[in-house]
Amino acid sequence: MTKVIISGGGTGGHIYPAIAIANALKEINPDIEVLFVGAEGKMEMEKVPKAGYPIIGLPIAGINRSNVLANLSFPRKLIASLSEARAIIKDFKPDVAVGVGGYASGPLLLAASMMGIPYLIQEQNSYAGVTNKFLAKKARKICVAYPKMDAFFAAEKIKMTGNPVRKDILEVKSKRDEALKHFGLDADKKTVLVIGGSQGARTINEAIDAGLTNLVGAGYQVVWQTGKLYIERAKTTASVFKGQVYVSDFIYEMDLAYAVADVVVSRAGALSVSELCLAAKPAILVPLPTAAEDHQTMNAMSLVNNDAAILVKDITARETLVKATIDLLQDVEKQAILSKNIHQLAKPEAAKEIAGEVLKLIKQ
Ligand SMILES: CC(=O)N[C@H]1[C@@H](OP(=O)(O)OP(=O)(O)OC[C@H]2O[C@@H](n3ccc(=O)[nH]c3=O)[C@H](O)[C@@H]2O)O[C@H](CO)[C@@H](O)[C@@H]1O
Repeated sequence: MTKVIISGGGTGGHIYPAIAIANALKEINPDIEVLFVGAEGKMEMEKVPKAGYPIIGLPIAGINRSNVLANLSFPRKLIASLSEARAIIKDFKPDVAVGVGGYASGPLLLAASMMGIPYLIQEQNSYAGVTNKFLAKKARKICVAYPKMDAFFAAEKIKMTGNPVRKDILEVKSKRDEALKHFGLDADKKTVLVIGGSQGARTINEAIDAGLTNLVGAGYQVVWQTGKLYIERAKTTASVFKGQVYVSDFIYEMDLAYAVADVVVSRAGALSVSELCLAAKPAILVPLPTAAEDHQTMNAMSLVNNDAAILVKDITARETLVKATIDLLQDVEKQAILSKNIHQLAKPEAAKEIAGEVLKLIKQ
């Protein structure tokens, strides 16, 4: 029986591509056994079991760049994680491993390499972080979603697949009625979906909070995902708009959220961008300015340069975001252009292609 370990996580942008790869593997062969390895206390420990897969957590943490003292325990955690990763591999006996980025992929893939297990890396962004650059040296294959990744990785290992996206997001057109019912919304009104990435986005939350009366007053309804930190405030603001604003810290049914949306306001995390392409949604992107090497702006610009999305900078979002949203909601022609152009950038076969590459490594 074929056995695959998938490692990594930290945020939704790493976890959901990992789940999409696992699902694609299972679709090729339901007998393939998949084990996830994540980091203790991180988001994957909750989200992966919800998607139906077993996960083991390593005691690993990241390097804290703002507080040097917080890193004193890092070497101990790394050594403990490495030894645990070796034990997991010895016990599970995978034929191949996959790394999707995030803390756990470091020790797991390092152990895999020491134990002669071939591995593949999936890089979601247009910029490669330190860990993936290091792990790339021993990787057999690196699946990417952006051009010019040979700036970080050996060209002969790179395969351009796009980011793997959960299958239920591939088919959102037919789900509008189900989605309206799910979110308790009105079929006769246009809807804006506000998503701040897997953790929520402070600037977007503050802009929506201040402009909610204008949005609802203009006749629109809102699905607003806030992240954990803003949920209580958002609930208070939304409480006067019963039946017109749906608020949640995290949305599990993202397919329904995209299905109900006429316009989307979002951060520009790599997976959000890939999903918007597949769902063909007119979008206003507000890149997180502190993302490494400003990669969310690069992600967003890859769409904006193709007239496939609108960019609102984080620094001006509090003043301009709600107005830009209402303008787009009113401009049906612009919505159609954005929707057509963003859909052309979609890569619906990514998960399947990556799963194929994973299985090829076993045969080699
Ligand atoms: C702060 C941070 O580190 N951000 C990074 C993180 O973003 P982040 O984790 O926010 O990732 P993305 O925008 O790439 O993806 C978010 C994922 O979570 C899902 N989702 C989100 C909200 C929700 O309520 N429900 C839900 O299921 C989305 O559908 C998507 O699959 O990983 C991305 C991919 O490596 C990077 O580009 C981002 O810069």
